[in-house]
Amino acid sequence: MFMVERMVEPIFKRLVIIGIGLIGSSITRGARAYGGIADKIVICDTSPAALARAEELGLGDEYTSDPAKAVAGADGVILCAPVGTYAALAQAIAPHLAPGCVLSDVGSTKQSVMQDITPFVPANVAFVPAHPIAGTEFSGPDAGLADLFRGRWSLLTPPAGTAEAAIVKIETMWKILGAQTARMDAAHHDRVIAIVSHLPHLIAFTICGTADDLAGETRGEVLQFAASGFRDFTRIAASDPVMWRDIFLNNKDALLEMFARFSEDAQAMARAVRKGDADYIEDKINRSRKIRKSLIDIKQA
Ligand SMILES: NC(=O)c1ccc[n+]([C@@H]2O[C@H](COP(=O)([O-])OP(=O)(O)OC[C@H]3O[C@@H](n4cnc5c(N)ncnc54)[C@H](O)[C@@H]3O)[C@@H](O)[C@H]2O)c1
Ligand SMILES: O=C(O)C(=O)C[C@]1(C(=O)O)C=C[C@@H](O)C=C1
Repeated sequence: MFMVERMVEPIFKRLVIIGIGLIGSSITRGARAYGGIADKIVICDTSPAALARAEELGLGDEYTSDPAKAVAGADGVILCAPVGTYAALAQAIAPHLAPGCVLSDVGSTKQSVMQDITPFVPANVAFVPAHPIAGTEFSGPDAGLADLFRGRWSLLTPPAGTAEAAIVKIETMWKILGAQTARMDAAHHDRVIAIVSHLPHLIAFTICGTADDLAGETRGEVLQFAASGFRDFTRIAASDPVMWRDIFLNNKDALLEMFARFSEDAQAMARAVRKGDADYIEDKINRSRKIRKSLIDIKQA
């Protein structure tokens, strides 16, 4: 389905992954499994435990906690740390980026990432922001999967004027990892992802908190009687707090806009329940079932 013309030479000679968690380690695992992405992979992480574990797992060829040292001589750099770290990381690596290097990221917000990184990008370096729409609730170097991105999307938001060859390198990398790519405007990305990813996480964190706030004996019952409905929310709510804190704070406007729309619709549903408006309730649930069915159909296509 995702045919990629394999290049004789890998895309990058020296590829640096900064942040070797779920996403960073999935890229390195995929790069190893499928080939054609990098001759040498350099792993950089500020957590000594993550770095040591990455080395134990053999996820790269070189390991360092110093981002400036990591990027020296690299022709590809991908930021895979939480988005709240990107401004400081960009500032730290900028003077050490080699001419012709392609700088990318995997951050879940795109306007903030571009605002944070662009001012530091040297004129002879191309910046190609990307966001793979794939993940799990797990974090860290052990959580990565070579096929995490297979059959998923990676959304690219290159600033106007970005060299086409640099964009194609990042697109080719994602295609080798099994993803489909699309280019879009960062503001559009942030609104779309706010409704399909950020708001669902906000709701999941909130519903778990609300259930947990319930008094003593009920609290026990919540856990005792939690079947798949509540459990589905807890899977999402088990995601990394630092990553999600940064996402919420860095996609504030779009998230609050989607939350306001959601609140209106939730109020309308609550009013229908109060008034006994059976048709309204049934109609909304039917619409939701159709959405679920269309997602399953897309996955199976
Ligand atoms: N988890 C997902 O479902 C998912 C999906 C798509 C994109 N993303 C994005 O990918 C990025 C990473 O997410 P993840 O799930 O892999 O997180 P993770 O928590 O699994 O890994 C993040 C890693 O970054 C390291 N790190 C933190 N600050 C650093 C710094 N200043 N310099 C170097 N390393 C640093 C941490 O030690 C950790 O090893 C985030 O920006 C997130 O928004 C996540
Ligand atoms: O599958 C999950 O557990 C995820 O939360 C993955 C998910 C999503 O919401 O779909 C989370 C954040 C990302 O930026 C992209 C994907």
